[in-house]
Amino acid sequence: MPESKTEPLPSAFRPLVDPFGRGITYLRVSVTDRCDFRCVYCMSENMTFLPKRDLLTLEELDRICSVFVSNGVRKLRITGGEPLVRRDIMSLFRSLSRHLDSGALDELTLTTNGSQLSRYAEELAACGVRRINVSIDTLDPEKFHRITRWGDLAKVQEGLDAAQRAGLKIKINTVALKGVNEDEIATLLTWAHGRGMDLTLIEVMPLGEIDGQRIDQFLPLSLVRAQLAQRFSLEEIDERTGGPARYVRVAETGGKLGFITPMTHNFCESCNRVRLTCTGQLFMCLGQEDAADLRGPARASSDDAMLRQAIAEAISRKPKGHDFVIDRRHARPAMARHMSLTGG
Ligand SMILES: Nc1nc2c(ncn2[C@@H]2O[C@H](COP(=O)(O)OP(=O)(O)OP(=O)(O)O)[C@@H](O)[C@H]2O)c(=O)[nH]1
Ligand SMILES: C[S@@+](CC[C@H](N)C(=O)[O-])C[C@H]1O[C@@H](n2cnc3c(N)ncnc32)[C@H](O)[C@@H]1O
Ligand code: SF4
Ligand code: SF4
Repeated sequence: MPESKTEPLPSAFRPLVDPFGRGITYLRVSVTDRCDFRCVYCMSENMTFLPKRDLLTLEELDRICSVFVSNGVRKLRITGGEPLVRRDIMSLFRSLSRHLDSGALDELTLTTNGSQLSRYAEELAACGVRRINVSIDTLDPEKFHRITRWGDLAKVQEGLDAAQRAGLKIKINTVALKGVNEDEIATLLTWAHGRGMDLTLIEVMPLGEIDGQRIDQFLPLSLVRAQLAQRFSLEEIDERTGGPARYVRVAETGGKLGFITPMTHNFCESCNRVRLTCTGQLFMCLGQEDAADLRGPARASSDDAMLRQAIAEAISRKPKGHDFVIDRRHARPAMARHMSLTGG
């Protein structure tokens, strides 16, 4: 991919601040809606994917990200779908790494299912990626296959080994699922911390089709925390990564444990992020339908002015928070959109 001409331009710098005074400094970018897994809480079994012609090119993704960086975004997270299944994705990392070199960006990072990590770990590290999030909900290979439908735990474990050899710091993301992995959380904790990885637990959100099973699987993290507190000493710490998790230090293991509680204790008041989809839609909130089209302005002119204007207008209508509900009286999701499209 040829290097984009878009560089942070101090003269065009306009920090992005939403109507509630929240500075937008974190852009999550879904580079593809495709994935080599079909996790039960994220995708349906028979997903249809967007035609490739609808996707932003890697050059367009780079350009839009760079305009955000020039307007004060300090953290870029590449996600999906599975970001590492997008063809030539490393060229996007290589190109975006120039913003780390210039000091305009604090962090370029990735959320991945880990299936392709053994192939890409070294290159990611060479592009300035320091810390990655890898999603694993169980250490039982058979259960792993049941949750992900298509995944192979051994391949993900190889990916973790490769990432650690490459010097990448890893945080494991685990969606807490009642009756599925709730009995395994303590094991996941000691395993992750034993390998020098942090662990973050996530409450399942009602995105995509929702059925009785999803409702049955919702597990409030307050319960998980109370159970863990019977076995471990959880010490409050004030550490933040710019993401939504609240962290504790586990005295027995020395590792960090994060809780992401969008359903029971939302963190919207400190929201600092927006999400770009692979088709150039900018979602101002994970839990709302409103989106602004950035592909049109990007394609209409090679000058960034229209794009900047569209971004500023979009941020000016960022909502206060999400409308998620998860109970039997709301059998339909707040959001028919799948998580994999918006970029979890
Ligand atoms: N409701 C809501 N959930 C979010 C938001 N951001 C992240 N999450 C949830 O948290 C999960 C983990 O996010 P990650 O991709 O690991 O990113 P992060 O938590 O920002 O990462 P760190 O930089 O490590 O803090 C996502 O998959 C979502 O389920 C958000 O803005 N709103
Ligand atoms: C959509 S995935 C994209 C990146 C990559 N494929 C992965 O699995 O890490 C990002 C994160 O979203 C989480 N996720 C997906 N669907 C969710 C849901 N309905 N509720 C809560 N988290 C969800 C996944 O567990 C994963 O940690
Ligand atoms: S959670 Fe990630 S790995 Fe699982 S189906 Fe969604 S995008 Fe794919
Ligand atoms: S739900 Fe919306 S407002 Fe709340 S933290 Fe997530 S993106 Fe921000």
